[in-house]
Amino acid sequence: MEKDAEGFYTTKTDDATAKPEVTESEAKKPEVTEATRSETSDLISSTFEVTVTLADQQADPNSPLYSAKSFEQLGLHPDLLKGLYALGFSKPSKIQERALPLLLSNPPQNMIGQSQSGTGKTAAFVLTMLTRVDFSLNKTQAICLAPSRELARQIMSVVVAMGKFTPVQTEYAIKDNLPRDVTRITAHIVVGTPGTMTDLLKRRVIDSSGIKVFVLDEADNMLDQDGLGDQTLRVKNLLPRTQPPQIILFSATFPDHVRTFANKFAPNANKIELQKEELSVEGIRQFYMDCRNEEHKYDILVSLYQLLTIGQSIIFCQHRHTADRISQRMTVEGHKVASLHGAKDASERDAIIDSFREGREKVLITTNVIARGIDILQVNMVVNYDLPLMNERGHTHSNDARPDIETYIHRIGRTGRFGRKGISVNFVHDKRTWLQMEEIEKTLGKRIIRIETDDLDDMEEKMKKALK
Ligand SMILES: Nc1ncnc2c1ncn2[C@@H]1O[C@H](COP(=O)(O)OP(=O)(O)OP(=O)(O)O)[C@@H](O)[C@H]1O
Repeated sequence: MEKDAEGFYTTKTDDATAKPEVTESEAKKPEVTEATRSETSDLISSTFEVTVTLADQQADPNSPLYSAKSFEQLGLHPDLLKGLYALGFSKPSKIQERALPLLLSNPPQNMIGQSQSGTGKTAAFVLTMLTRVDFSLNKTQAICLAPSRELARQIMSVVVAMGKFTPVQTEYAIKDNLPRDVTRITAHIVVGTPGTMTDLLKRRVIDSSGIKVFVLDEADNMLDQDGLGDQTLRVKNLLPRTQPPQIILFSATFPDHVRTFANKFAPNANKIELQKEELSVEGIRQFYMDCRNEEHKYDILVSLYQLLTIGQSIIFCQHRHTADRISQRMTVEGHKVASLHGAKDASERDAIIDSFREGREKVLITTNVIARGIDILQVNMVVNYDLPLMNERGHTHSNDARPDIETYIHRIGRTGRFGRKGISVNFVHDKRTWLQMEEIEKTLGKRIIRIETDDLDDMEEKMKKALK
């Protein structure tokens, strides 16, 4: 395995190199003048500005957003270049630059790709699906699985946007989205969650014979035996064996116990790996507040409300009922918050996340259901009301009260997207939670800074500095 100058470990299974077809594209490249974006708060302090300097980030060779190449050099079809430029993407990020040549080379090769949260993994696999599909065939040719309906819907929006100048047809494999008696899906690309995808493949609603690409986003979660591993394996077993599809696994985290399974699941894969100390994004400042007890946690959250609404915030709780209870209490006390978790029905979940995405609510109280993948650029604060624990993973109900480091990385990664700044705040309230946080701090090798619970000015000051 080789480590390159920019800190990625890349393992190629053979000399699969890019064949950059530099096509004369009529695609218009956006001028790189949009370098600076400002998001200004309307509450607490009108002088509080969050400045994002995308172009500068790309100029820093150590940034995961840095790339020496252009999208044209990656050999993408002109129609896809048009889609990218319409989205305002001017240059690939580091993971896109690294992964796309390997993903698009022929014969197709499997990929296990790792890159920090918010660095553009979605575009890498979406562009691969769109490149490999033959639009003249009315057959499903690429499927993509994600751990939540919210993420599946988000991925689909990227497929549709990047495929805007192609005739791509798409369909969802998520609960309550298709009529129960549907007999045939011929969409080129199907995006969904594993349960519904299994059902559609088993009933042969989707003809698996033409599937050339099989993507797992949040792959470590999708393959984890404590998570969705069994269901994902079921999907794979329903795919053709004689001509297996190209298998593409992406995540910001690949803990060792999953990596072994990932290697079996996607044999002979090209690999792009991060080192342990690079797992979390530099732009996210981490804080903690030492609360006296559970009730004090609630009081502190309420006292933070104005700060939470400067941009948008996501509050993570351990249990659904905690999310509901907090949001009900805060609503009764006159604060505008939304709550989202897996016990709500499908249409309600869609409405809640869409409304939050549009900025109608500034504070979303939730569980691990949206800890991964959700990309809402205005989110500049994440609160771990409860720290994530191993015993909440998937369907296991063990007594394992160790912190769930991967989920922590994904949770705080809901902020600080693509070079933006963000902050995370952990609530600790006793020795046990304090030790759990200490373990997170040690494992990630990043300092978690104390903020006094009775000094909101201190909090505001630190926030301003962190988001500058
Ligand atoms: N080349 C690019 N130029 C500009 N913006 C980009 C580029 N690539 C991705 N983005 C934007 O960066 C944001 C984060 O991308 P994405 O959601 O794919 O991250 P990710 O790596 O999948 O993160 P996570 O691990 O949290 O799922 C998105 O808003 C996306 O539109």
